[in-house]
Amino acid sequence: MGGRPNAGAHVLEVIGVAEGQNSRRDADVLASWRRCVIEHQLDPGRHTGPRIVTAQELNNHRQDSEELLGMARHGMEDLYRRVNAMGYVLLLANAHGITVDTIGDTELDREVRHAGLIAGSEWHESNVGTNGVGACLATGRPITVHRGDHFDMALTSLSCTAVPIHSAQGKLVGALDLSHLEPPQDKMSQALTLEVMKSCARRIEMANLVRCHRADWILRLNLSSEFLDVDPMAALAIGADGCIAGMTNNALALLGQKSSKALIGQRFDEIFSYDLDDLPKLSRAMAPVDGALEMQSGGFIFARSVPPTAPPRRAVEHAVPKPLRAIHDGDPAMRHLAERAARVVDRQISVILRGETGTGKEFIARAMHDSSRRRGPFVAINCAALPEALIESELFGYAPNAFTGAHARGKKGLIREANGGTLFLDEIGDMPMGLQARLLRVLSEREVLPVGATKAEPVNVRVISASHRDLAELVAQGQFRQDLYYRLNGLVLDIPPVRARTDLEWLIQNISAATEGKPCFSPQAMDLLLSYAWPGNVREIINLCELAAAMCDGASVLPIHLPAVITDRASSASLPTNGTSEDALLQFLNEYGGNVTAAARAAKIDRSTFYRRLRKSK
Ligand SMILES: Nc1ncnc2c1ncn2[C@@H]1O[C@H](COP(=O)(O)OP(=O)(O)OP(=O)(O)O)[C@@H](O)[C@H]1O
Repeated sequence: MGGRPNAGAHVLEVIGVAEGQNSRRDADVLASWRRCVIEHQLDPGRHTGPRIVTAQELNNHRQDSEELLGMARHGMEDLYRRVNAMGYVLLLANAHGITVDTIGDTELDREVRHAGLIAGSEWHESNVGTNGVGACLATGRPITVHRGDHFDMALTSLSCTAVPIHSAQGKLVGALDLSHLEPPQDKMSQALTLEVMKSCARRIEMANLVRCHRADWILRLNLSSEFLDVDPMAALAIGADGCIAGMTNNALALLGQKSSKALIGQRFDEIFSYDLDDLPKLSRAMAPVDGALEMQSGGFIFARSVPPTAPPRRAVEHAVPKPLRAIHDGDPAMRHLAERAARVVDRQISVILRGETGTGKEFIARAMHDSSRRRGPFVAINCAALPEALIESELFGYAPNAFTGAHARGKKGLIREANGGTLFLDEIGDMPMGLQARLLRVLSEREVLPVGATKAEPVNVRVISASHRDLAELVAQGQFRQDLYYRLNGLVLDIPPVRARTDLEWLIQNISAATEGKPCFSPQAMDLLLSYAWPGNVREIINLCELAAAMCDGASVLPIHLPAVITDRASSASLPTNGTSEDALLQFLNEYGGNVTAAARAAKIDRSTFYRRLRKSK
């Protein structure tokens, strides 16, 4: 069998690498070893193989991975036909590293089971150390982990080649792995396997893009014209609004784009020097010769367009402009908010944003402004922070020499500063009654009368207001003018607190990436952050990221780097576990406003179990 590495030598090599020594192994393998020792604190002498989840857990994972399974099954069967009887097992793992599907040689059943290459095996690096699926999911890159590259001694007879699978929105949804039970010693023997796997993942993503985007134009791309029709390197889906609506992952590298977030939503003509209306000219029907498309960044690429096969979608998702799409990563309440906001950005409908402090009211108001066609500035006014004596002149401006101490040339005032743009009135509930009447006049008459002036000046502003107080209640108490309330109360958008958001991890990672020092949270630290209630919302996440960057000196952020308010709550054992009563689950559900995903996360049980137990309690 060519011999496994000796356990002692293996441990010494791994420890040496973790301490910074060089090795001839591939850089991605070495980086994974370091993660396993430093971040995941795994023992390089381990000899345990992967954990196998329970049948119930596997069922839940399969249910959650329906899209991935649908995407990959056909490609897997096709691939397995090509390698059948060569001692290979094909695994499909979801983004958590759980094997949700396998195709294997039934004659090798005993060996396959022994190696743990079965449905339900868990391959996340933090669980079993360096392996094909785990390293591929950690980096998003294809990899071969050959024999002694594995971290766990129990796996060092295998060779595993894994490739990432991305959704049409560019999200890493899983990994496809081809494991050889008795590979030759030389890692080069797997080079062809790696290429075959890459092309399989490419074709899976391509088929999925076409399936998900029947109503869009598909643009197949290649660096040469020869294989454009049969095996393009990448493809884009282009929506009726002229924006990129979907992609295969290779499109990023091919078009020199950094991330799917940057590419999806970009206008076609921002990437290519080509008129969108001319897209049909690149189709096979119109041009038997493949077209070279000039890119805005310089250079050319070969492209073939394929017309939509279904009528245009009526869904608003792709009509949501990019700045509003960028405020969330799929949280249902935030997506709904973005879709509703998108409908009014270019209308004169007033908007009220409601949400706890720090939920991002001003941030969303700015995203609405950036999504609109308004070319004037975005001007934010905090009505609670302006001293009452100044608020009038600050808002409405004043005429030259209007009063003692006034500037000889007068003052424009913030409302006129916002002309042609957006006026964001934060904490509108705190505006003094006297000024409310004057603001109402601005909104009704579309003109401002500066202090001491005799003639009103026309203004064209779109008003977005925000309040953490209930304006209707203030009206009932006589503290807020009813007529102004009706004028402001066009569309009310409720921003969820971050503890109720299902995209909390994305939000934290987004903010940490924008923080100086870019703190990187270990899985344990991230678990604590995800179960914390964040009373200060996004502002508190920003502060935490700054603190974490200062505490960890560029290394991974571990639980000990986090403030006690976060670690104590999580360790206080007040959180329900699987043994928690159904009442406590209901309590969580109420606390999170009916959001099951957020409630299940807080209760530390998976969503399907949460549903199941709630159903049982009825
Ligand atoms: N989705 C987001 N991504 C990154 N940063 C965000 C996001 N939402 C809000 N922020 C940042 O969080 C901070 C607080 O946001 P913002 O001031 O908009 O909240 P707010 O609800 O208006 O707060 P307050 O109620 O105190 O006025 C700001 O620094 C803002 O830039």
